[in-house]
Amino acid sequence: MSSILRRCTKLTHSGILSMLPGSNGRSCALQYFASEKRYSTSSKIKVDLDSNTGVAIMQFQSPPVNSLSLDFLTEFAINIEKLELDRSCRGVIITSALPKVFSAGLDILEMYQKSPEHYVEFWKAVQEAWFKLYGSSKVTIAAINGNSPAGGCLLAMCCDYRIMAENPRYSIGLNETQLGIVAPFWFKDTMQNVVGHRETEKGLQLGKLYTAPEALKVGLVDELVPEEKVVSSAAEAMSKWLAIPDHARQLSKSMMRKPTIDRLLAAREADITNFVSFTSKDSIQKSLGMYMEMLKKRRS
Ligand SMILES: CCCCC/C=C\CCCC/C=C/C(=O)SCCNC(=O)CCNC(=O)[C@H](O)C(C)(C)COP(=O)(O)OP(=O)(O)OC[C@H]1O[C@@H](n2cnc3c(N)ncnc32)[C@H](O)[C@@H]1OP(=O)(O)O
Repeated sequence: MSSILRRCTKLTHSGILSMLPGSNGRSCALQYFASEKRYSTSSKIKVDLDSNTGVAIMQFQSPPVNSLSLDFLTEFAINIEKLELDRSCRGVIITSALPKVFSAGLDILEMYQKSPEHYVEFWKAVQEAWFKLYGSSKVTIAAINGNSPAGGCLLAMCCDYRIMAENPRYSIGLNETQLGIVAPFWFKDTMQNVVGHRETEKGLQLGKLYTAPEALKVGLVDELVPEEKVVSSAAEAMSKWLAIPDHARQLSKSMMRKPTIDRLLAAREADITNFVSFTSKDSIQKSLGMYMEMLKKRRS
């Protein structure tokens, strides 16, 4: 991994990168990885695995805002699973290829005016993505290079380490209550495991979107770096995590996360039933419809 950084630094200093269109530290890291094995090319997510370092970089590329649709979540779970089974992969960096947004969270259209059967399928995909990422034995690092509300925040919180662009206009948090909906218990558990009980209680009730500096202050993210350095800093952090023997780190991770995972495993079906009955309520549909309208108005 340090070879990646040395190479990025060399290129930046030599000015070669500045000759490339849209070049910056972020694209340097991406270009380096891109020169390695293209692991998977699906429409919404790109994965490159560097066979020398064992580090995969997963880029979300689903315009306009990387919302977590059924298709996106399915692709995501498949990719994480594939990497999990690949013994040559030791770590995964998750980031966005789109400007200004890491992920806008669950795709609201998947929860709006659809059939109960659709809600079941969608929620299973949300659960599956969480199981795969939260339960991954690999080192996972979120390189958060844009806004990351709700489900986007959940994905980042599932990772072992979070690095966010220090842009104060970017925010992250579980803002569900602002939409008139409620984050399920395992979203809450995941947040509580990151920032503790008190901050989760405040954050969840208020549907708080933390600015990048606020997120650092409460421990929702671990580092803030200039936007162009988010991916190279993630690569640097990764090298530290990979210096620990895998078996010892993996057992420690599993020991910390197993109770949280077991809790959803035991309540998987009930959680789906809750989601479907909650989402199907007229009042919830009305709230979601109003929220989508608000997003559109804000745009115009
Ligand atoms: C008690 C039992 C409980 C059981 C469980 C019950 C309930 C279910 C809980 C479900 C948990 C939900 C989790 C979620 O993740 S909900 C999603 C929350 N997400 C948001 O609130 C983010 C909304 N979006 C934004 O704030 C912004 O879009 C942005 C991410 C900051 C990006 O801003 P900007 O670059 O200015 O883009 P635009 O706002 O202009 O958006 C571009 C188009 O994308 C559409 N959009 C945005 N977000 C979403 C989304 N999450 N899903 C679907 N579509 C989205 C937006 O409307 C624009 O569309 P247009 O081009 O057609 O106008």
